[in-house]
Amino acid sequence: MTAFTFVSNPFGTPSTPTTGAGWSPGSWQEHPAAQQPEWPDTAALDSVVDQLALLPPLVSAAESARLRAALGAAALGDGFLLQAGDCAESTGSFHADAVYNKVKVILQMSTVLAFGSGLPVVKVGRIAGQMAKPRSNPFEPVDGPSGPLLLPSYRGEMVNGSAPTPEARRPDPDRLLYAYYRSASSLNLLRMFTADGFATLDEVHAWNREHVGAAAADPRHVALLDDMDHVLRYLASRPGNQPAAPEQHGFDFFTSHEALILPYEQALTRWDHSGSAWHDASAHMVWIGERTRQLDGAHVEFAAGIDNPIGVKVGPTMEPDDLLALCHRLDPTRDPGRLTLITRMGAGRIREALPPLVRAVRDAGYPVLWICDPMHGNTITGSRGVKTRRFDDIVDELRGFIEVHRAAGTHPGGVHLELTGEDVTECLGGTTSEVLDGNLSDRYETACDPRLNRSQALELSFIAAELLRR
Ligand SMILES: O=C[C@H](O)[C@H](O)COP(=O)(O)O
Ligand SMILES: C=C(OP(=O)(O)O)C(=O)O
Ligand SMILES: [Mn+2]
Repeated sequence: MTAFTFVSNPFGTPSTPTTGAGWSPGSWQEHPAAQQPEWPDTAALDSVVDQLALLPPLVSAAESARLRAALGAAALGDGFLLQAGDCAESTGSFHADAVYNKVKVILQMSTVLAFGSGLPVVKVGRIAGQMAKPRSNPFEPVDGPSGPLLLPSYRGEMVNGSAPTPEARRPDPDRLLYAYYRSASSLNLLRMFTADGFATLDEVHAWNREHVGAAAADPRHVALLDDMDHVLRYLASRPGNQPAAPEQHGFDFFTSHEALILPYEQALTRWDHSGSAWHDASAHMVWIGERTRQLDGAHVEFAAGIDNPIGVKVGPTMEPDDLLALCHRLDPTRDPGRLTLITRMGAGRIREALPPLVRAVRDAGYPVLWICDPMHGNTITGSRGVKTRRFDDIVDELRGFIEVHRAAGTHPGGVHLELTGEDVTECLGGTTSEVLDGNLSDRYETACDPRLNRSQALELSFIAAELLRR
């Protein structure tokens, strides 16, 4: 990749760098960068990056700092993170209804989780920027217009198109601009939803009642909602109390995505004068994926210098020493809220793979927030060759995660889910409306990995609430 210049931005640049010797928003270019597209036209890429660097930030450093404080409380045991959304945002995800339904289901889940855990739930979407995908293989077989073809893999709307043609699969730097504007439009809608009030707690509660009112709902989930009824009535009965919630008058809903395409993240990294730090203004929180977390790699170098809350995916091949080295690199001052470890082991492995990592981090004193991604270690191939996940495996990994943390005396601090507010058929199972292998093709709409549908997502929140309550 050719080097490009970091263009100064409307917020100005610092007179002296403060983020460690040699760090700059472009210093990642001196490190090997995994999973980057082979942009065919690097001059066009440079030009797009220059344009992006002059565009307004999408989120402010103060907002990211507010999220970092909330995650800090969660890391110390006083909060629970619900991070959720599409695997890959694509056309359908940008529609107003899709954004609305996603926020709605996340809010519904958060009230159930808050009640179960007795903790404030921090809501973070995989939204308004989640448009770049690392892939297991650079090429994938597809059904082309005249038979099977081997084409470069689809890498998300920020990079190339999903259509089964060589033209669509060619990385196009203009897509970085497209991703920016798409993010801005989703974010604008999110800000509308969250500023003026989306729903009262009573309304969210009524939506949850609709869900458990459906046939086959678990009686324990009905009982949990009955308990919530009592609490809400009690709260409403107290003098001066409204049966409302922050949801009525505005609430915090933060954005996040995998910081994969580094020219994009670099162009949106701005100097924050008030905090005297570099801030990646592409999202409140960004994370480093399982395939790009090499200690000396470009993604870790980039994340080390920005002051956003950072997530790192932790899969089954992670060794305790390597994890400690990552903690030291990304959170050298041991600041709660800075680092979230998102474990994704697989249901069959979590009970063996997670304990040594948790013990090592605990004993070394890093105040990380541990959250469970029960999706990415549980992907299987359905009978018609599509990727799917079993609801029961997802539940089992979450249960294992909580067990491991209980045994270690650490806080099981959140979940990271791929879900949608639509009634898709991408993951198998669930009891309120079970998806069977033969139904997977009914509404299989994901652009990358299989997501929980609305009903499966809600059901999972009830199960999690119950597990956390014990
Ligand atoms: O979302 C995560 C990854 O991009 C995805 O799981 C990779 O999928 P693949 O194995 O089909 O490339
Ligand atoms: C790519 C993803 O996950 P992982 O890096 O854990 O495989 C993802 O979260 O979509
Ligand atoms: Mn995914």
